[in-house]
Formats: sequence, C-alpha cells, structure tokens
Amino acid sequence: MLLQAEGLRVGYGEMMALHGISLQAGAGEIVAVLGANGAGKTTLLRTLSGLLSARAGRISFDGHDVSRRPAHQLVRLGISHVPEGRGVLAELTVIENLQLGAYARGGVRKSGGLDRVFELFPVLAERRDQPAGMLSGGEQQMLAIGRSLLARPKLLMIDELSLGLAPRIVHQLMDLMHTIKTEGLSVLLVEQNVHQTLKVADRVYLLVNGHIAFQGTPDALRAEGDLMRTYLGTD
Ligand SMILES: Nc1ncnc2c1ncn2[C@@H]1O[C@H](COP(=O)(O)OP(=O)(O)OP(=O)(O)O)[C@@H](O)[C@H]1O
Repeated sequence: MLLQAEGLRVGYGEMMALHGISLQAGAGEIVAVLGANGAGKTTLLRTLSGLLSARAGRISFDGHDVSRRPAHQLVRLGISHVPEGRGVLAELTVIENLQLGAYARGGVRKSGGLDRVFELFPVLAERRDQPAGMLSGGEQQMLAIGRSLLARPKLLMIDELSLGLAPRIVHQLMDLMHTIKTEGLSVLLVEQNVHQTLKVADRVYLLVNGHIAFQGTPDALRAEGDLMRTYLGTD
C-alpha cells in the first residue's frame, strides 16, 4: 500500500473530529472520501498531509512511518495536497503560481513537468502571464492541480475538487483524475459530489461524524440505499 493510516484520532481542543480512522490507498488507485458537512473530511486530509497531528494512530507512506512528519517533508516524499478553496495566489500570475509548486522539486526547469501541465490544461498556457485571480473558478482549480502536479507527487490529495464548479467542468476534472491514475499516480479525493465521484473512484469511504460508516467499491455503496439517503442525501 502506498498510503496506510490506522486508528487516527484527531481533535480540536476538547472536541474530537476523527475517532479512530483507518484508510488505505494503493499505487494508481483513486480513493474517495465522501461525507456530509462537518463529517471530518478536511480534518482527515489535513492530518494525512501533515498539517494537523493525530493524537493517536499511525500513518505510513511509501514505506516510511510519517505519523509525526511535518507537511514540507511529506511533499518531498510525494504527497501533494490541493486544499479546500484551492490556495491559488490571486495577485501572482499563472506561471508564478506554477513555479511555487515546482519549488519543492528544484524549480520549474529541473522538474520538467510544465509542458505536461500545459498539455493537460491548455488554458493555463494561454493565460500564463495573467494574475491567477482573473481566472474562473474552474481554471483556478486547474491551476491548483497543475501546481500540485509540478511537485511530482505519488499521491495527489484534493479537497472538494468540484466545489462551486459547473457540471461540465466537474466532468472534465474527473476525467483528468482518470488520466492521472493511468499514469500511475494515486488520488485521494474528498468530495460532496456523490454521483460524479462514484463514477471515477476505485474505492470509497463514507465518513459520518468522524467514523468510517462504509468502505468498499462504488457499486457496493450504491447498493446501500439507506446510507446513500441518510448521509449523502441521494435518492
Ligand atoms: N479549526 C477548527 N477548530 C475547531 N473545530 C473545527 C475546526 N475545523 C473543523 N472543526 C470541526 O471538526 C469537525 C469536522 O470538520 P471538517 O472541516 O473536517 O469536516 P468536513 O467533512 O471537511 O466538512 P465540510 O465539508 O463542511 O468542510 C466539525 O465538527 C468542525 O466543526
């Protein structure tokens, strides 16, 4: 397993947000974490990327115990995190934002991935000298993903890929997840867009109040009508 988390307990002050979460992601796998607002999805991603520390539990990544490693070391090991809200720097140009992603790997030239990012997202090449704040929401998400790819991750973690985006863009980005996967990258997606996510994920976890209420294939979750209705608000 590329990523293996066991028994993660994470809290804010007195309040526990994750009550012993175990989760795995294999190489070249798309794993999704679904759940309602406040279920603990963002807390889980922030813990896995070293931004929050767990009070109990263990995380291993690519053969290393990374339970206590800070975020910048995890980036070097190959974990890249696209945060909720994208974290794009509005005043900097598209190319400057991309350069920030490549910085962790010795700059754009050495990382050599810029052509690939422009191939995946031609619109970013067209807008390379424009401030990122002038891009649409979908384009900013593409920029955030492009920037993360330039860190040459083995695991790309994305918090709310689809949030606030038009269905056509969501579809395009989900297709991209598939392309990335076929190149051997693993993707961990945190999502509220249940239908689009179930189309692209290999395995899915349902998070309810900081507990894993379900894990399995998308088909197996679709068959759990009660869980789908109660926690994901679908018919
Ligand atoms: N910085 C914080 N301080 C205190 N409590 C927090 C903090 N961040 C999150 N929480 C609480 O932890 C729980 C899990 O929140 P989290 O943001 O991880 O959920 P989520 O599933 O990502 O929700 P959303 O989809 O709304 O972002 C919630 O009860 C939330 O109120």
